[in-house]
Amino acid sequence: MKMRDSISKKQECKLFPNQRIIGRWHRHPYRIVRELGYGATGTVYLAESESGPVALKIARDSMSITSEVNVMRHFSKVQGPSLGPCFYDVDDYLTKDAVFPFYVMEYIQGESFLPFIRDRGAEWMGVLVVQLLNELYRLHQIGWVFGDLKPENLLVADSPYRVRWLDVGGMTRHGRSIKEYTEFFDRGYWGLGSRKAEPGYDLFSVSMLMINCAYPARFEKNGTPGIGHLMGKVRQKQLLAPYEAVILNGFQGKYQSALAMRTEMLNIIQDNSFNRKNKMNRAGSAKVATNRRAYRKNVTTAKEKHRWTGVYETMLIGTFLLILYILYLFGQ
Ligand SMILES: Nc1ncnc2c1ncn2[C@@H]1O[C@H](COP(=O)(O)OP(=O)(O)OP(=O)(O)O)[C@@H](O)[C@H]1O
Repeated sequence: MKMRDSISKKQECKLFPNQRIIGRWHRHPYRIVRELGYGATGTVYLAESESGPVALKIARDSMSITSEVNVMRHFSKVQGPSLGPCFYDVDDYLTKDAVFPFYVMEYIQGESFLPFIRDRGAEWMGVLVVQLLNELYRLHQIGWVFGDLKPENLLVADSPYRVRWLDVGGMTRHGRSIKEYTEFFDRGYWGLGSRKAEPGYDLFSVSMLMINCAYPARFEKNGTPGIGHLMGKVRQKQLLAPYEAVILNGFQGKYQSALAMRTEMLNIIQDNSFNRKNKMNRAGSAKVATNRRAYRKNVTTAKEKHRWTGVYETMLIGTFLLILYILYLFGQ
């Protein structure tokens, strides 16, 4: 089992832009474009293959990526289109002094999860979590648990916006001990459950994922683990207010499945947008009423003005006629 909060890793095989590497066994050539990131097991590069861009992960030792390769192969066979990257190739890269195993997968072009929500608006959190729960449900149905669910392992791909997951290293079969986890998202760390792989483990992490959207810098346990501390944090953030009940149920393992959590999230999103629409309609009606009042006032003022103008005109004509009459009398 690996705990994933603090990764300090010496890069054992550094590849450079434009470097060409050829697999020792399958002889597929790849041209390195740039580094995408690195984790505990290896470094991931964007590379150009014979059939387009790919993500190439090169490892320190074969053991570390064997399990990732096995999981990716498994999902390529059983799952059809999934949130994870498709698996393409596994091979060794031979240098003068060493052999580095690597594997090649679909390059997922997208934005990081937290910055996406920060830049596009809070309502995206609900939408992306609903998508994620849908895919988690499919994963759980075939007997697997994601395990190391966190924003770093998610990307939001473009047109249409769709959440995808990256790191399959934490995927664990139901009933086993979670393979990899990150403290903040781990119910064991918060004293709220075991590290046994079951759907509830991932759903707890989904609740923490929402909290992470409101607390991008995360926070620590503060000595007293427990639901009170976490829910206190939830109540301090406006972003989380509509989802408070769902987050709590996720913590307490109340959902039978990811689908049940998804349904509740969807209801909240729909209610929220309905309320927002109503509010907008109410604001619209208030505006219409204000306009009507202003219109009436204008009409009344105009009428008053008109009346006074009439009186003034009558008096003027009357005076004029009177002067004419006096002149006539003088003439006589
Ligand atoms: N298929 C992919 N498409 C696009 N980017 C990717 C892909 N796979 C990984 N990345 C990028 O590379 C980074 C590192 O990936 P990696 O899987 O090594 O991360 P990790 O989960 O921290 O690693 P590890 O499992 O080795 O500890 C990711 O955070 C992501 O930005």
